[in-house]
Amino acid sequence: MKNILGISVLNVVSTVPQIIISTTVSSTVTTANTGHNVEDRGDLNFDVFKDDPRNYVLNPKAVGAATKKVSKAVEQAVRDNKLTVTLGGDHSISIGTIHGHARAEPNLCLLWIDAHADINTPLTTPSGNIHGTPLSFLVNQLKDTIPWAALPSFDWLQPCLNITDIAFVGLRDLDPGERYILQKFNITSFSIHEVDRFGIHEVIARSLEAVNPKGDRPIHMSFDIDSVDPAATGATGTPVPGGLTFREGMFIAEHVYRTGLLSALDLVEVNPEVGSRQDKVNTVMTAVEVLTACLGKKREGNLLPGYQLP
Ligand SMILES: N/C(=N\O)NCCC[NH3+]
Ligand SMILES: [Mn+2]
Ligand SMILES: [Mn+2]
Ligand SMILES: [Mn+2]
Repeated sequence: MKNILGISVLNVVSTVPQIIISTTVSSTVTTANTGHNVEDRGDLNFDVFKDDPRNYVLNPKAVGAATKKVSKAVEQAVRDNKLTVTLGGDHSISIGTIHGHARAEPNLCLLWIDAHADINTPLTTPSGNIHGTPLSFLVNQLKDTIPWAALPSFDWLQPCLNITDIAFVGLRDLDPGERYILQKFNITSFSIHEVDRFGIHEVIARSLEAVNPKGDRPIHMSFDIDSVDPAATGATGTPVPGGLTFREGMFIAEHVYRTGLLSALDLVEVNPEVGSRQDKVNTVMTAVEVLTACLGKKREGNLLPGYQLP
């Protein structure tokens, strides 16, 4: 397992710092005695400004510049052989994290844990919010759906994923254009219906079987906190009822850690600006627990580093 690196990223759309989690994560991971040395590479600061009126998507200049910065930071961290954790901020940052990770690890596979597919194209997105479209910028088969000439702030970006590299878990709120894309390309996806039908272990096992059958590919896990039910994650921008239970979210994290192949992790859509005080406490707690489980903290308890039992 790689060492751990913490990069905390400011939310691109708002200026709400996510420092609260990165500091908590660093101290929690260390105190959880998971034997990792956590390096916090600090916040990436962005110019957040209103772009020209809507041009296919909202704020393309600000988001294009920010995700370029994220890509460079993640690429460097992965090249430094660190398990790279990026704290969002909304899911648009994954344009940068996945691009940067793929530059260093072209053979990566992707687990997208989310209530949403985030694979609208600039032509199908109802809102124009880029956090509902990141995957369309990254997938080779959707390359021609992006009006690249109209989006010069993304001229640095090359699609780096094949649709067969992706597995979705937790889906329960898709736009028609996204449903069309998932069906047309037969992309591996397990909605909450399949989680209820097969159980979370079977779902995450089938997801890994689909994208990493030989168990030889680095894993990028992009964990949108709204994949977990709003009862535990009320401080997020687009909550959707009937989500993963806290325990199912933790199971995914523990299971992926045990592959030993986790190479980069995003945790996104935690927004301390929305929800009640209790929502904020619950959401950050859920984020920290999921993150530390991804990094080796076990609900069954951890041995102190260096202890080996027969
Ligand atoms: N949390 C969100 N994506 O994962 N928000 C955007 C959804 C738009 N369909
Ligand atoms: Mn998302
Ligand atoms: Mn979401
Ligand atoms: Mn958002």
